[in-house]
Order: sequence, then structure tokens, then C-alpha cells
Amino acid sequence: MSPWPFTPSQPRDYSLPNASWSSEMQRLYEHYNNLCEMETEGGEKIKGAWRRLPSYNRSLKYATGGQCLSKLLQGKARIFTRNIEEQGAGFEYVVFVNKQEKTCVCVFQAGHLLEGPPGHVHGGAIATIIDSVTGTHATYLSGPVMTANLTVNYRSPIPLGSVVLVHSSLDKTEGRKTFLSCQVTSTDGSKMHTEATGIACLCPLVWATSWDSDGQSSRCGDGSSYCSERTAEAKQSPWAVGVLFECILFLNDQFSKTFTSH
Ligand SMILES: CCCCCCCCCCCC(=O)SCCNC(=O)CCNC(=O)[C@H](O)C(C)(C)COP(=O)(O)OP(=O)(O)OC[C@H]1O[C@@H](n2cnc3c(N)ncnc32)[C@H](O)[C@@H]1OP(=O)(O)O
Repeated sequence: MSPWPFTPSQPRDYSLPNASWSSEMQRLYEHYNNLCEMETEGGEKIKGAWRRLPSYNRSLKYATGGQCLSKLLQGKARIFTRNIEEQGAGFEYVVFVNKQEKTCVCVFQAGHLLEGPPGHVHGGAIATIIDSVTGTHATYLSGPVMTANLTVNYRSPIPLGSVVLVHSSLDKTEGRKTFLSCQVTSTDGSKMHTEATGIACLCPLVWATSWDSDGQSSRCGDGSSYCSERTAEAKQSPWAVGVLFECILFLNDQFSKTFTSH
């Protein structure tokens, strides 16, 4: 690993198909991926309502200023759903967001390491994928968040190795809080596996700096879509504070390493 935190790198995008994906997983990936790009009558390709979110084994890629943060913390900040080496053994998933409807869908294939009841997915693994999807969705909508609350109702077991859809929708935002609902269903929608609601809380530092002079919130998850109408100036504020905050964390870590190695 490079000792210099700004060194450019090409991390693996875990949301792209791999050999472990079943034909059903592949089919659904292609279905939603096709909705990301539309063709006009003139044959021109234009952006659709959906967008695939790339996914890395580092967790900060989509935070406001995340491109920079993820480089600073590339050797540190890991997200455990993306750190099981064997392809197909753990969480195989891809998340798509619908900018207009403010909804999100995840195509999820559960691998053998996620077993709970014999032949079925562990409840903690189900809560994990729900937390990951709603957390990603809230981050996309509002900026870097922590899960404050997650309430899960398990309706029917999920067979190990099967593919399910995880739907997340925005209920409301209230101050720092983003309220989301989530359903895990079979891919044809006929069976409800799990229902959940959650509250994601915008990180305090970002919240404190995300107000325009006119009192309008300028939170922007990916800085490009949900808040595209907001001012560029407003977008800079949480980005800059985020980078400053992460610089402090990075320097702190370097100092810690220096002291503990002696
Ligand atoms: C970038 C990644 C991309 C990549 C995508 C990454 C996807 C993965 C996402 C994983 C997300 C996680 O697992 S995060 C890890 C699990 N979560 C945690 O560890 C969070 C631990 N809890 C905390 O750190 C804290 O409690 C916070 C940050 C949630 C809130 O603390 P705080 O900042 O001091 O704020 P506080 O005033 O207490 O609360 C703010 C508002 O939220 C309300 N509130 C707080 N807790 C609750 C609660 N349990 N249920 C209801 N409401 C609550 C309060 O009443 C208040 O409402 P009002 O008075 O304003 O009305």
C-alpha cells in the first residue's frame, strides 16, 4: 500500500457481476441496469430514472467529499459486507436508486456463510443487508449518516443461495433524521420475507454546516442529483468540513501509530 494517502487507485467495484452470480441475479442486474440508460427515438442514449451505485470495500465513497475521503482512508475504513474474500460466499448485492421517486432497490444473493436456521439466511445477515441498503439510500439522499434506529419484522425465511429484492423508500425527513421503510421480497414480489423501518441520523458535523444563508438545507448525498438545484457554494461547505475532519482523523492515526510503535 502506498504510504501517500492521495495516491490514485482503481478499487474493485463490487456491484458488478462476477462468476458467483446466479442467472436470476444476473437477469435482475441487467433489468435495472437497462433502466439506467434510455434510448430516444433518434437512437440517442440518455440517462434513465435509475442509477446503479458503484460499491467498494471502503465505506466512504458516496459521502459528500467521499472521493477524497476514501483516498485518505483507503487502507482503513472498511465495510464488512464487502470484505468476504470468496466470491458468492457472503453478501452479493447491487444497489440501484431512482432519483425521481427517491426509492432504492437492491438485488441480493445470500451466500453460504450467511446461514442461520438450516438452509436459510441468518436474521442478523438480513438486518445487515437492510441496514446497508437503507444506509446507502439515506446517504445518497441526505449525506453521511449513522443508523439511529432499525426495527425489523421477519415474515418468512429466506432460502440460502436465493436472490431477493430489498426495496427502500423515503418516508420523510425531519431535521437531521431520514425515515425509511424497507421490504425484502422474492424477486417476483409474491412473497414478503422481511419488513423494516429505520431512522438514519445525519452526522452532526455535516448537519451543522449544511444550511444556506436563506435557511434552506443544502445536504447532498452524491452532490449531483437529489440536490442538483442547490448552489455549488452550498455543496462545498460539508465537503470541505468533511475533508478537514478526515484529515484530523488521519493525522491522529499517524500519531497513534508513531507512539504505539515505540
Ligand atoms: C458514507 C457511507 C456510504 C456507504 C454506505 C454505507 C452503508 C452502511 C450503513 C451502515 C450504517 C450503520 O450501521 S451505522 C452503525 C450503527 N449505528 C450506530 O452505531 C449509531 C450509534 N448512535 C449514535 O452515534 C448516536 O446516537 C446518533 C449519531 C445516531 C445520534 O446522536 P447525536 O448526534 O448525539 O444526536 P441526538 O441529539 O441524540 O439525536 C438526533 C435526533 O435523532 C433522534 N434519535 C436518536 N436516536 C434515536 C432512536 N434510536 N430512535 C429514534 N430517534 C432517535 C433524537 O431524538 C433526535 O431527534 P430530534 O430531537 O432532532 O428531533
